[in-house]
Amino acid sequence: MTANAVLRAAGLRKEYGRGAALVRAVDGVDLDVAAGEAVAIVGASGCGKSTLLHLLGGLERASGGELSMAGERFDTMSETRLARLRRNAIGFVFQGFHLVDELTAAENVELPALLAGVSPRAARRRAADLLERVGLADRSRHLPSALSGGQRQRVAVARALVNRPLVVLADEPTGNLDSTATTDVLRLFDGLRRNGHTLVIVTHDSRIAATSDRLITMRDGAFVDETRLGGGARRLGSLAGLGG
Ligand SMILES: Nc1ncnc2c1ncn2[C@@H]1O[C@H](COP(=O)(O)OP(=O)(O)OP(=O)(O)O)[C@@H](O)[C@H]1O
Repeated sequence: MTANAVLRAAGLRKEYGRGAALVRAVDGVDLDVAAGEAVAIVGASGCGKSTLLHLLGGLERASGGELSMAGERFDTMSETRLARLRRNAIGFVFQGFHLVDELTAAENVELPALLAGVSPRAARRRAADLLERVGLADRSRHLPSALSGGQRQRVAVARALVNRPLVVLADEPTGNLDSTATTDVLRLFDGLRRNGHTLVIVTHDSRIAATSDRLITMRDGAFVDETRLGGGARRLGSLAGLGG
């Protein structure tokens, strides 16, 4: 048990289907994520990574086990409260970016802040700061279609941070990117880690270990291996000292 756990799962399960078609997508996961910790979860396709992340982010309800964020249990939480938690306390980054095509980079970043009740002026300021932080100050008026894949993902990371979430959850954040863009996005996550953000990143790309304090391997819905990296990026020279 971690005293200052932001996220805590115990015996967490998610099943789909029934009878012969039953799939145990997440099968008894125990996980404590401490404030400021970066956890990477790796595993082969279909091992349950996305399902686990959806449970941790309150996008899907668990079939069993316990899950809480900052001490608040998900299973007894109303849909309204869960929706507010998703909006205010969790930042999501997806493989496919999920940006709004009709909005500029800055507007995409501002949107979740506006939805959370932040004033337009403050939302604009936060978006400008974040786009600068991800190295895209000069692209803030561009539509997503005018940005590269790596730039789109950096906008998505800025958007995930705009409501100052307790935790950022990323699902295959480099899955759609070429190797240069992957390196850029990994640097960005490493910078977030070193700035004390709490991160859970699922991927089948073990290079994500470079952005992590702890690497967990998942197989058939369960955790099968766990390695403490003690600041992965400091061990992997190519990413050290980058991002911020
Ligand atoms: N909505 C669903 N209905 C039925 N089965 C599902 C559903 N979502 C996921 N599954 C099954 O649950 C298992 C875990 O899927 P999940 O998408 O979590 O794996 P993953 O590790 O994220 O895979 P990938 O790396 O390919 O994205 C798979 O066997 C999948 O077919």
